[in-house]
Amino acid sequence: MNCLSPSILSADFANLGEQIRLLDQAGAEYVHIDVMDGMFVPSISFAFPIIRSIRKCTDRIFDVHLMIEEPIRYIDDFVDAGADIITVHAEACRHLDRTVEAIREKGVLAGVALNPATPLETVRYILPKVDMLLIMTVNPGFGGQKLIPYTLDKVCEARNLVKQSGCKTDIEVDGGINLENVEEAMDAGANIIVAGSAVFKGEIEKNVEAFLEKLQRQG
Ligand SMILES: O=C(CO)[C@H](O)[C@H](O)COP(=O)(O)O
Repeated sequence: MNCLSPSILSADFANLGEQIRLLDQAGAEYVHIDVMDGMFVPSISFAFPIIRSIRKCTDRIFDVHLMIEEPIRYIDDFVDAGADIITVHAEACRHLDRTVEAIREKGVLAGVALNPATPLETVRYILPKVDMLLIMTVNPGFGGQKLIPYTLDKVCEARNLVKQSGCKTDIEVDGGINLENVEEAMDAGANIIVAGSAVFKGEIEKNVEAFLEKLQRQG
């Protein structure tokens, strides 16, 4: 199934609760929560208090993307704060298998993210344990960047790998996705679509509806 996961990195934090409610009312299935530590990526975003407070605004799936070094240290805290899916970067984990197991043991879904230049081969053996593979379509760290075209080739290869392996892993794309290129990303094989600026710039409800129309048409 195709789903939209709006990234709150581009939200207006003065009105965050209200904006989450608008996403919810417009039918966005997920809320994408970008956590950045200033080490794995240059930016620092937010963490537990924000997640805990927006958890009260919606029952939608909290898709928590950890752009932090050694995320295994904080899995329990993110689950307690309200995460439903926790995605860690393969590049940020010394022991990726142990980290994925730690997420699964907490009873939430496990995702693994790959930066644009990281080979898909990195996840070949762990794929059966992974609920969602996040192919970064920009270098992580900032919203509002342009999609790097070669990353869509990786999405295509990822879709083939998932098919060959017989796994049911979702494929998520994140970075520079907008209403003009979302169909190309889905054609390549993505089924969970992260969009930040393309959702939060302008009228949130209208933008979500326009994305959902495209997602459903291709679903
Ligand atoms: O996590 C990210 C960068 O680290 C994402 O790329 C970002 O949240 C999505 O924003 P946009 O749709 O504006 O590219």
